[in-house]
Amino acid sequence: MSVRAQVTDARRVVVKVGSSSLTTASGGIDPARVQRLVDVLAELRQRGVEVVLVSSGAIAAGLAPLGLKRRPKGLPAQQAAASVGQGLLVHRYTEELARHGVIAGQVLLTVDDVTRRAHYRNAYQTFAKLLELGVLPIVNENDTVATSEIRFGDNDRLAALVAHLVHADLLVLLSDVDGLYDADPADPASTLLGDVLADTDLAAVRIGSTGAAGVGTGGMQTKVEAARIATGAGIPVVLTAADQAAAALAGERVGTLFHPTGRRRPTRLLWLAHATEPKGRLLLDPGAVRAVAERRASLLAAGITGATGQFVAGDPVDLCGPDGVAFARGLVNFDAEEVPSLLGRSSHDLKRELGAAYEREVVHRDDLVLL
Ligand SMILES: Nc1ncnc2c1ncn2[C@@H]1O[C@H](COP(=O)(O)OP(=O)(O)O)[C@@H](O)[C@H]1O
Ligand SMILES: N[C@@H](CCC(=O)OP(=O)(O)O)C(=O)O
Repeated sequence: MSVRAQVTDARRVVVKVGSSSLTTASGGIDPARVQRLVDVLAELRQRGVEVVLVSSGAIAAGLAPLGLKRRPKGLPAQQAAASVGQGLLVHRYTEELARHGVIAGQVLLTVDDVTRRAHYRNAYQTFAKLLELGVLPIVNENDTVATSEIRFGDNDRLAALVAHLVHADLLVLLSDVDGLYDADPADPASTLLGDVLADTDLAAVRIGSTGAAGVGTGGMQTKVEAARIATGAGIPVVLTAADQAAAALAGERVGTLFHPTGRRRPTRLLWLAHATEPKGRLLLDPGAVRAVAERRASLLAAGITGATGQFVAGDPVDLCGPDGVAFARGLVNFDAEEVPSLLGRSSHDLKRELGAAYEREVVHRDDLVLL
């Protein structure tokens, strides 16, 4: 199937919309823009397509009620604005979707929800059930509780990871710009890229500052990163302006189409690679590097020569070779303070001296991803 046909024939679509496409010039949610977006989503639903919406805009929606003129700098103030704005935003969507007889559901995610195995399964099951019930899930980061260490930080990447989590066959990124340009679109000489077939097509692209409204966070950089995550996992991506969404979904040549470059990988590992901040580093000897990188084996204590950082069992850590360069990331099975007593010891010795609980892998291969 051609990639254009994959766009028009997609049965499950994740649509991400940025703050700049939902707000008025003076700030605050623009009901008319929400309505236009919902009309497009409802049309998709009428064609039998399952839709998940990743919507930014909580912080922007919270500014006016709090008497703020622009996005605050500090995290606590942003969290307060998101707390006020998220309810208003979802209320707007709920009302608009109801006009089309569609029920909205809210899903607020943190990084932990999708990287820890039990949480990940839970998130997947929640989406599956919502879609089965015909609900249109509206996803955002749980800004109000996310601390700087456990934030995705941008919804473009979140949308790419959600697309993979729900097994979507298309990701649509809607912005205030009609696609990816080879230079900042403020430059009149810049031209639109219709198709991105591979990473090499991105080499000459220059990315400028974020949009004029100043309400978006990541700018074009995070959209390109999100497109690379999704396409690397086999999901085509359309990047276009919110007011061209209907045309793009109908298969018209608008915006930028990023073609799939890779194949699907187990979902949780994609999150592990792209959504987590390592809490520490394990240094490996050359034999352990080979075992993990080439034979895809679990990491055993015998191959570890050192550890840094404050982590507890279940946290993400980077695995580094003797040169100190991280080559893999995994969820560690021990607390940082336990590791020194394990260094270089065989599983057999650890079991004999410390008990059967110490025979376990330091990082299990199912919880490991090569970077
Ligand atoms: N090479 C480029 N191609 C397209 N847009 C670019 C490029 N460089 C910078 N931009 C800017 O990125 C902006 C989109 O980012 P942002 O405002 O964060 O959007 P959103 O709120 O939709 O996430 C555009 O308005 C555009 O001005
Ligand atoms: N979670 C934040 C938005 C973060 C974000 O990525 O914003 P944007 O660049 O407008 O997509 C919010 O709802 O305000």
